[in-house]
Amino acid sequence: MNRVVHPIEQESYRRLRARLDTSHFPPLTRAVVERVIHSAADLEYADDLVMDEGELAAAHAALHAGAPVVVDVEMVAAGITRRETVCRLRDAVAGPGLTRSAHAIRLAYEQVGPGALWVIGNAPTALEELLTLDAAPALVIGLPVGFVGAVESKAALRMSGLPAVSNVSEKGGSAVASAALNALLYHPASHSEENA
Ligand SMILES: C/C1=C2N=C(/C=C3N=C(/C(C)=C4\N[C@@](C)([C@@H]5N=C1[C@](C)(CCC(=O)O)[C@H]5CC(=O)O)[C@@](C)(CC(=O)O)[C@@H]4CCC(=O)O)[C@@](C)(CC(=O)O)[C@@H]\3CCC(=O)O)C(C)(C)[C@@H]/2CCC(=O)O
Repeated sequence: MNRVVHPIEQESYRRLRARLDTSHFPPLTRAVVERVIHSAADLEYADDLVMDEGELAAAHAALHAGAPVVVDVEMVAAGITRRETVCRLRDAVAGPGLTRSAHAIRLAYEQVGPGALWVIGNAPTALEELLTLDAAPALVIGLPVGFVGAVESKAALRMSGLPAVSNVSEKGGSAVASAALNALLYHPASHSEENA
């Protein structure tokens, strides 16, 4: 995607790279790590994020071939400005042992089926629900935040063997999850080293 980069964003990347050497990361990993750090102004993500370059390459191809993008909450959707997303939270209802976020994931899977990219930035229960489905995702960006369930749900994602971007700590959130997806959206299909 050809994108005009705002001067403030250019300056943000310049300062980020002055404080942190990211040149050892492979191209798509570097793009994701840098955009997450850029969105959160938090350099600790460099040692916290977990992903695999081969999985990112396959997901990048699927994304640019038009695979659907599903998000857990509207806040994540709001951060993804250059691609339509599916969010079923407004149609979802909480029930006994079921959050609205988890129900929204079930509804989204009924809508899109297998092969989608899933972006979970808020609700640990949404990520847990996704792991119970046979969703065959192109990628799960699992970066829910919080003290209750976030760490555990992200560990379960890593254990699942699904292609994933996650992190080890309690950190995360809608903005960083959107940023991780945006990194793949903005990165050129040719996998050039230029990513800011
Ligand atoms: C337990 C929940 C947590 N929410 C967090 C942080 C934020 N949530 C915001 C907002 C506006 C929303 N959160 C809901 C997803 C709501 N949050 C929950 C649930 C109660 C359960 C989710 C779970 O445990 O997996 C969840 C309600 C549900 O039934 O699913 C939201 C749907 C609530 C609502 O408005 O009905 C709503 C999402 C709106 C949308 O974007 O579509 C916050 C902005 C704070 C706020 O509530 O005002 C904030 C945003 C953080 C972010 O970056 O995304 C936590 C901290 C993640 C917390 C999970 C665990 C914990 O440690 O407490």
